[in-house]
Amino acid sequence: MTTAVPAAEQAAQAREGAALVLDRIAKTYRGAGGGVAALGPVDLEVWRGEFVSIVGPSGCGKSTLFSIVGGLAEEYDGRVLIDGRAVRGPQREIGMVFQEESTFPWLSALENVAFPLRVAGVARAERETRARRMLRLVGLEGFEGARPAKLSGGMRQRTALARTLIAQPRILLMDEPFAALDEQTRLLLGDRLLDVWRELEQTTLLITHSIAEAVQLSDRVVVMTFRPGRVKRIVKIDLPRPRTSAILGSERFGHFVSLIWSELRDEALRGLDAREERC
Ligand SMILES: Nc1ncnc2c1ncn2[C@@H]1O[C@H](COP(=O)(O)OP(=O)(O)OP(=O)(O)O)[C@@H](O)[C@H]1O
Repeated sequence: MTTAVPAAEQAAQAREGAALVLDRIAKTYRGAGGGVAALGPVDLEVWRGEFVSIVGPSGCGKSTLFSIVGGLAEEYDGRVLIDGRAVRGPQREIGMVFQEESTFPWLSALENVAFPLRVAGVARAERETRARRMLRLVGLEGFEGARPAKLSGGMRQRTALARTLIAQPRILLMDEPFAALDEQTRLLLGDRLLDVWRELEQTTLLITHSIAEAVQLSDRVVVMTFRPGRVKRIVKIDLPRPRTSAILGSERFGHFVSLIWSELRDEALRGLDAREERC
């Protein structure tokens, strides 16, 4: 005799099988003037090998969410689960790429990328081989010996990406990694990121302001509300893969961008009003 498993239980089991689960994540900043409910509660699953982007207006708690998932925030409600295991604090399984420049200026590109392996005590020959491979993957072959000052902003961010990926994180977490770069460079770096994602089948969670970037790259786009940031809608992007930035000209791409903007517009207006009230 077979026993039917209730649908809710099946859903819960499937959820536990996700690479990353955000379970009722919420954050209130407390200060002398009272509390600011910044985020949540947020529920989200990211499946193995999936590329998910989070877009939201300024002030919806994107950076707060990034710091919670990355284990940098100390006080928050809810749970972060990696492969079904509840975690708190920094985890080896999560590799982070930040908005800010994070290369070491005194090291070459190769030494920058090999750095995590050096810390882990990996022998020099092996770490150099692996660092060369990573630099090739992000399109920086030939720049192994260059110091960051000799590289463009986009090249430095690719070096930072390679350095994160060399540690083979189960989940790649990125906070506006291309924010400081011009639009054209961003689009081309998006293409490069997609190549890397495909090659490594890397589970990825990207936080971005850019709707076009989110649509170009993602399997699903999570649209957040203004403060406290909650999931307003999840849009499945069923554009064909492999994708490149050439897809920006397609009608379907335009459809997704306008769909997401129609969800986001009211939230962005609320954010704008809140900022003007403060001024
Ligand atoms: N240390 C803090 N104390 C009090 N409030 C804070 C603190 N940090 C953030 N906030 C508030 O929490 C909300 C979410 O902030 P957060 O920086 O996470 O948003 P964001 O979406 O990343 O914004 P942006 O896109 O502008 O960087 C904001 O309204 C902000 O004013």
